[in-house]
Amino acid sequence: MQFFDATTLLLVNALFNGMAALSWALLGSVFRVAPRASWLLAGAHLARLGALRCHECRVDWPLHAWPALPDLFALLTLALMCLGVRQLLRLRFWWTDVALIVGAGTLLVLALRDQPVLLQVGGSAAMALLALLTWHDVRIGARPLLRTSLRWLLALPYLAIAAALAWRGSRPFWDADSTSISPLTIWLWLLLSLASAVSLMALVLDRLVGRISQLSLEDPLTCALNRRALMRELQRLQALVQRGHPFCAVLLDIDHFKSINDRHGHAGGDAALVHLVRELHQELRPADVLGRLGGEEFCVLLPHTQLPEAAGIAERLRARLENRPCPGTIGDIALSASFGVAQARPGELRPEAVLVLADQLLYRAKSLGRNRVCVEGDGEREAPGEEAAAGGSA
Ligand SMILES: Nc1nc2c(ncn2[C@@H]2O[C@H](COP(=O)(O)OP(=O)(O)OP(=O)(O)O)[C@@H](O)[C@H]2O)c(=O)[nH]1
Repeated sequence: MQFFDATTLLLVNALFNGMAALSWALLGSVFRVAPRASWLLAGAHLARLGALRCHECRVDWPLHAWPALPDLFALLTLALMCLGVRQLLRLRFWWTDVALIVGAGTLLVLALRDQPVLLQVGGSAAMALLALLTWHDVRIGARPLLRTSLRWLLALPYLAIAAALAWRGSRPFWDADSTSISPLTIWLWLLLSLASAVSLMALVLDRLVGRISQLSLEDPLTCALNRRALMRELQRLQALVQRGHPFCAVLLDIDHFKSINDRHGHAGGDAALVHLVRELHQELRPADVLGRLGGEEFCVLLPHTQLPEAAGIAERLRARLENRPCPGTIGDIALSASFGVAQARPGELRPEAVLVLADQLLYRAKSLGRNRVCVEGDGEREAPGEEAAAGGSA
């Protein structure tokens, strides 16, 4: 049974690729979704149109190179698709490996243009390599949160394209009529194009979902974790305390922040908050968690940390803030903060109990003169007087 003749199928294929190119172009230019990736993928579908057109009108091409043109367009299609996927997945934008394969493939295809059988073998090999690269990129680049099985599923169409190209390249060895294109073959390519388009759309959706969930957990000004995300981390760490992994909470509040706003304006205050988060991150370990509780109050969660060590870290943070003023438009903005440090207890049912304790210690640090660290059970730590930072401005 035969569904449609080859010409009709080529037309359907061309229509599909034209629509796909238009969709990616709209996505990139109007909706600004992954614009660079979208343009590369729109280019890939346009190049595919070129490859199809060449099959259709071989007799019309006056160029000497016409036998090689379908393969050259197909090479371009796969190269643009590979680069588009890399861009979409925000992988390090390597293009040298793709350029090398395309360069070598182009030379091979042009050199073999008068030998259809060898042309088919060489062109297919270069294209299969590009499809394999894309398969590899999707597998390693898709969001780590995605289940492994889902990542494999999204990468599968590229493996299937590589397999189909290997089949095409091997045909001359076992099929006397290897250069002919049957409707079945065109069906196969149409299905593979559809499968890769679905996979690409799923990757775009995944990228959007990833961005939205990141925004829902992030403080928009400082990019530190927001209160909700911080509470989630707190719960996770409290669960680990029961299994013998201690953690400490450090609460800090900028001193006299109101006067920073008064003197440097709201924009100056905002810049000071961003500066504080940047400075704290420089001092913290990758596993430490920094979040903004609200206003000028922040919290650091220190996993696998006992109280004396946490007190030392808080003191380092305090000194760093004091010694590194924030550059402002009307002069440096001197910053200091008061700290409360407490350790989570095993068996505590309310994860926020450690925050309540740290908050009391922070309040104590404020009442003792600010710009100092107060540690649970230990009284406050020595710190320079607040005069250096009082007024918040140099
Ligand atoms: N620029 C800016 N200011 C903020 C933001 N959130 C809260 N504030 C301001 O921070 C100030 C906090 O002032 P207070 O609570 O009196 O605390 P303080 O002046 O730091 O005094 P102490 O904490 O007692 O040292 C208020 O004026 C708020 O308007 C913000 O996101 N940006």
